[in-house]
Amino acid sequence: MASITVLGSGSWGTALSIVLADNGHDVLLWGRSKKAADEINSSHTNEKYLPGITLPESITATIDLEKAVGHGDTLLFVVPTKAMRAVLKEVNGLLDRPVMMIHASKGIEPDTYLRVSQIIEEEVPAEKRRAVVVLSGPSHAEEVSLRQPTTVTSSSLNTEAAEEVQDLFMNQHFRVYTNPDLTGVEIGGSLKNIIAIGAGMTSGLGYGDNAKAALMTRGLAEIARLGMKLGANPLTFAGLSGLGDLIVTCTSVHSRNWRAGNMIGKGQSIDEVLNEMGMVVEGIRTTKAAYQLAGREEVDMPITKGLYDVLFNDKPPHEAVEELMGRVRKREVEDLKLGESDPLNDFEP
Ligand SMILES: NC(=O)C1=CN([C@@H]2O[C@H](COP(=O)(O)OP(=O)(O)OC[C@H]3O[C@@H](n4cnc5c(N)ncnc54)[C@H](O)[C@@H]3O)[C@@H](O)[C@H]2O)C=CC1
Ligand SMILES: O=C(CO)COP(=O)(O)O
Repeated sequence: MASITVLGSGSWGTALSIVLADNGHDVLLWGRSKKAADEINSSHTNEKYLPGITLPESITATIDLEKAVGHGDTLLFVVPTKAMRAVLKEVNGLLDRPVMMIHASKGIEPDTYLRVSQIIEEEVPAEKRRAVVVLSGPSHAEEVSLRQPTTVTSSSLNTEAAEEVQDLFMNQHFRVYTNPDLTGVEIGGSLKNIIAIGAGMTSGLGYGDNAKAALMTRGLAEIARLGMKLGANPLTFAGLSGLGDLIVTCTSVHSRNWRAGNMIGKGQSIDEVLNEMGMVVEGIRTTKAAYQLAGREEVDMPITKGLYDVLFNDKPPHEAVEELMGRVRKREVEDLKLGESDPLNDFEP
């Protein structure tokens, strides 16, 4: 059994700690809040983020980062993407040996356009990381903590490391697949949050299932278009970290991104929405990053652009929908192709 430190004691870090503890691993959960750590250690609950859930007693919590980094040979990062770089810098300062680095966060960093695995590689030198692995897929913390059936993907450029992580997490309720397409897995998991905000927004505007299906389908097309330009395997976008996560985030009552979009569609400002949610809504920052990245890569992403205008340029949501619907006519499948390349055969992990 492994000794694993989980960095980030919000809903997802806590839920993944339950999976790891159920599998017999020695889990230490690090977070910034002393109150939350005390509650986890004494009552075995994390009421703010997973109300009503009793955690396995073997999970212990700390706010001492030095102790957390010294605990095990595997570090699982689950802080919001906005906090990732700062946490990594601190961890790197305390790390004196190579460890397995896993992350389960979803987002792209604005201005640098980096995926989380790339931020890890920038902040932690190669001699201190055995491998970098991402865990991603359709998985709301609320359901994982109830041990409801869930499937996710473990992805790394290092196949053995992806399989090692698969074995760490896999159990009767939590099924893990592997996929060598790190770029595709991270792009799919991050950009679906943009589309989920859009799906929530259309519901907030009073539109029905036709609009939601349109957004999900054409949203996946533009995610795949950008992903392929960055070297991803197009088939990844039909998998758990692509279509699977898009479905769960655009249709679940648990989705923070969907709920945020719904409130914006009903006329609330972004600041009001974020105050009311009290939880991370990754899709907002990722909309900015994806909009910038699409510009750099010269990839057409009309839904992302429409949402960028709503979120950052005060465009009324109904005007963004009217603009999307009023664009010039298109062919549906051809615009997924990229010039002379053959997306189904050109992928190399
Ligand atoms: N909640 C879910 O079901 C899932 C979440 N994720 C991803 O996991 C990541 C974390 O999300 P959640 O746990 O849901 O967020 P959350 O909103 O439930 O909790 C965020 C946690 O991060 C902490 N935090 C915020 N800033 C920090 C900083 N600067 N340093 C250290 N800790 C900080 C907060 O105190 C809190 O404990 C996100 O990227 C999210 O997209 C991925 C899959 C499922
Ligand atoms: O990534 C998620 C589910 O797989 C979580 O989505 P939300 O952040 O929208 O709740």
